[in-house]
Amino acid sequence: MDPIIYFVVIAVAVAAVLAVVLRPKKELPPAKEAEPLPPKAREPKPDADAPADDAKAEPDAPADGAEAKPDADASEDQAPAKDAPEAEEDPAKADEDGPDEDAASDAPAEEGPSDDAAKPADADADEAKADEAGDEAPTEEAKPAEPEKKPAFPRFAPPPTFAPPPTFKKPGLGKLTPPSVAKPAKKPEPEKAPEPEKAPEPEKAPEPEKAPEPEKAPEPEKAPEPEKAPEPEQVPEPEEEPQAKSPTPVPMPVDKPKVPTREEREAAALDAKKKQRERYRAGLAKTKRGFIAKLARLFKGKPKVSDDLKDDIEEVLFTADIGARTAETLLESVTSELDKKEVADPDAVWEVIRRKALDILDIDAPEIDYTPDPGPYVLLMIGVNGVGKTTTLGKLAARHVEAGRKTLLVAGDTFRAAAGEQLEVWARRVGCDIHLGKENADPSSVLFDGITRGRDEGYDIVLCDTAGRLHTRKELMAELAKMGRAATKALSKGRDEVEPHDIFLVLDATIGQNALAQAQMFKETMAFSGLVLTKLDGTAKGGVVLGVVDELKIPIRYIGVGEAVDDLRRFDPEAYCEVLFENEQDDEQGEN
Ligand SMILES: Nc1nc2c(ncn2[C@@H]2O[C@H](COP(=O)(O)OP(=O)(O)OP(=O)(O)O)[C@@H](O)[C@H]2O)c(=O)[nH]1
Repeated sequence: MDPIIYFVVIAVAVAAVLAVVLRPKKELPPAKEAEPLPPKAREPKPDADAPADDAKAEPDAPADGAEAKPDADASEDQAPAKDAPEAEEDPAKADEDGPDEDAASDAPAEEGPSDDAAKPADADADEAKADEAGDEAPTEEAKPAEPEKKPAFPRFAPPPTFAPPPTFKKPGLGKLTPPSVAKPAKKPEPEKAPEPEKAPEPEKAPEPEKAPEPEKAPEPEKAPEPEKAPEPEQVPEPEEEPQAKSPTPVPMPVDKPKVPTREEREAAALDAKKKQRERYRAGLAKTKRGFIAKLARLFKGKPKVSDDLKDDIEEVLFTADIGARTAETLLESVTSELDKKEVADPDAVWEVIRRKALDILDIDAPEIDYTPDPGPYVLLMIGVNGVGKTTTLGKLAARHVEAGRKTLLVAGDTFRAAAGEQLEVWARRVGCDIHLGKENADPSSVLFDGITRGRDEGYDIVLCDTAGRLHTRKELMAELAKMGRAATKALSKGRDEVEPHDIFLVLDATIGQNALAQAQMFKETMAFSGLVLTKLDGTAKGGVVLGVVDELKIPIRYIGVGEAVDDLRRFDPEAYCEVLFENEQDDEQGEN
């Protein structure tokens, strides 16, 4: 062959080969023309109806990019829009992403272009950004190449970040079920980043403002209950303490009296003396209106004492309740005074009588020792019925208790049923103990037991009551003697003989001269150590005091001037005489 022809043939052959080789590439364009397929792809996605419409509304979105999709809802709408362009891409995704997407991509896979066309797109996709892929999907025609890149992103996007489709379930994405939809939807998730814009929710922070609830803390403030502690704070008591402390200076006043010792003592003594005089004056008021008043009238207004006056004085004294002997003693004193001066001064005579009376009463009587050794101090109260023995014991008990002495009353009057109860009332009133014997028990045994108890229980004072009895009844006086022995026996048990420390004979002043008779009879049976003149407040026969003391030479320890607990007074001869012979005697009619 001609070489030229040979080369021509070869050239033709080469050209033919090239033509063959190049032919497929030139056919690709027509494949794109098959793009009308996408609409079919939409058909298989009936549920995406709404989305399809939305996709049409989003045409502008691609230009704006991912940022153009703010809301989650928008992302949902975008999903369907992407479906259209992705119809061609889905096939590739189906291969890589898995079966779930097959359902949605079946149509496009079969009708779509060849895998080759998709692959190059994947290669580009590797360099592309997931966000851009999602956003660019809708504008396929304007940017044909881009739609190929988009399919690439969905590959990467899905696995890591978009897995949580649940986020889309809310809006009804369930309807968008198609996997492809899920993919684009995932992209919006990153857009969910705007969620932080939901920051407005943080505005709900106001709820934290509800923090005021913590203000409920005030409830803890209710802790004020613990504030009940305030009660301790009411310790205003402690506040009072400071005040109480102020009284501590109380010792000050105690010291003060010590400072002005003499003056204040003298003042106090005068005050006490004044009060005592008032007591005596009240108690002897009736007596003063008796024989004393008569004597006063004899001397009042008389320039000198005449013989007739001497006769009048004698008459008054002997008719008084002072007793004949005592009346004689007083009259002798007055007469001797008048005889010395011959010219008597009535006031002087009156002073002679007063001084002599004081001499009679002021006998030697030692102070009573209430803390004898051996103790306790034991007192027996004796006398006729109703003179005031029980009452006087109660008054005495009150004085001892007030003095801080442990006092025991012994109900030795077992004869009168109410006597024990009466003494019990006094015990409760003054706050001391009482020893009661059995009813109708031997009074001597009751005294023995009572005194023994007083010794055993360490009492300071044991005051024994006895039944009243007529001084004319020998058996009763014998019983009284027996009681005295029982008391001595109880006090002496286990040690040297000790007699009762005191036995007081109680005399009712209202009986006048008979009181003296009683005292003389009792003295024959029992050696009493002291006298108590009761009811002086109710009689004008107070002069009996002079007669009793002058006859018996026994001191009067107490006088009763009333029924109250403090109406028992220590007998003070000077006070008695001072009040009885006061010059300011009125001329009232006296009583005998
Ligand atoms: N006005 C006045 N009444 C007194 C005084 N002392 C006692 N009385 C009253 O005299 C009455 C008799 O007193 P009592 O203490 O029961 O006499 P009593 O000696 O214990 O009597 P008997 O147990 O029966 O022996 C009571 O009503 C006493 O209130 C006094 O000093 N003045």
